[in-house]
Amino acid sequence: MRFVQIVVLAGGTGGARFLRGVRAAAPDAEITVVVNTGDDVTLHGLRICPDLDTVVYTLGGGIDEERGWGRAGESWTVKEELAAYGADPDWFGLGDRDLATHLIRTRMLDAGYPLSAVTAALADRWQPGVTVLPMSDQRVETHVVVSDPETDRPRAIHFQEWWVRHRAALEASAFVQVGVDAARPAPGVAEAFAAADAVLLAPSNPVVSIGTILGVPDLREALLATPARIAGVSPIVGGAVVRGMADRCLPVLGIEVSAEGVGRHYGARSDGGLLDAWLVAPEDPADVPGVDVRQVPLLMSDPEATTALARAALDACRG
Ligand SMILES: O=c1nc2n(C[C@H](O)[C@H](O)[C@H](O)CO)c3cc(O)ccc3cc-2c(=O)[nH]1
Repeated sequence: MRFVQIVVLAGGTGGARFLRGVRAAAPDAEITVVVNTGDDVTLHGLRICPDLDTVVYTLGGGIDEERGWGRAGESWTVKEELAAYGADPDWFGLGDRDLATHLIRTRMLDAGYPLSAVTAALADRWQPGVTVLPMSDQRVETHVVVSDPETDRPRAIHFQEWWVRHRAALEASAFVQVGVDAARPAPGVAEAFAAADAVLLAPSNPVVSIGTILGVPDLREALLATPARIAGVSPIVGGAVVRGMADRCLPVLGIEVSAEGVGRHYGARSDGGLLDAWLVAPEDPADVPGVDVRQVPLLMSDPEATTALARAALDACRG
């Protein structure tokens, strides 16, 4: 069976790299990616959508491969000039090339275009080879409840401040998706699930990436109504996160930092959960009741390994 319509749920770097594999594994398929926008933030008056940009830059060949975010061949003149003015925040780096993306996005949003239309316009330059949809056109921002070191009282800070400024080192007690109650799936999201013959959960952060997407009202229901099988890829390999800081997020929701823990958190579709199949690394045997657990190499160490992983995930959607 050849897949015609594939939908992938993804966050930033890990999701974007996985998508390269999906594109290579199914070159003739129509691939739609539903991207987390809970990391989005407004800084220096500009709307920044890190995960959308990471997906588009990665698939369009513009990403800085080493950092996994922002543009290759970047320069930092504006950042240095902002620092010379003492402009806050000084902990978030916007490169000169990257700034053009945020300027265009902000101008289009201010002119009244929805984020989905802005994203399509930006993607037009990069030709990522997949349809890139934000999870929602409504603004949703993840905030993290931490204990204020000065007052010892709980305080919510923007996810980016927690992640980038504090490197997720401040103990978190909760994640709050500000605005999510008023959000709806972006145009095309429910339609993509309905038309899909394979749905994949990328090895992205289960809490602040995949979890945030699934928190959009009606989105989870639309996903579960898909006629396709749903296969997830564990972001945990050898009992540890491959990239990022999911190990700082999972315990906040009481999820064990293991392939089994994340698989059980997503749960079996036959039992009201999400998964028909769950891909774990050979070194991470996992018992997830009601789910077809498959052990395959998960490290996306080169294009061949990444394509093989995507192929295994698609195979798992064949049943
Ligand atoms: O660690 C950092 N991550 C930066 N990121 C990455 C990003 O904020 C996070 O890694 C994700 O939101 C988590 O997925 C950026 C992403 C962009 O699209 C644009 C600018 C930045 C800037 C930084 C930064 O200064 N430091």
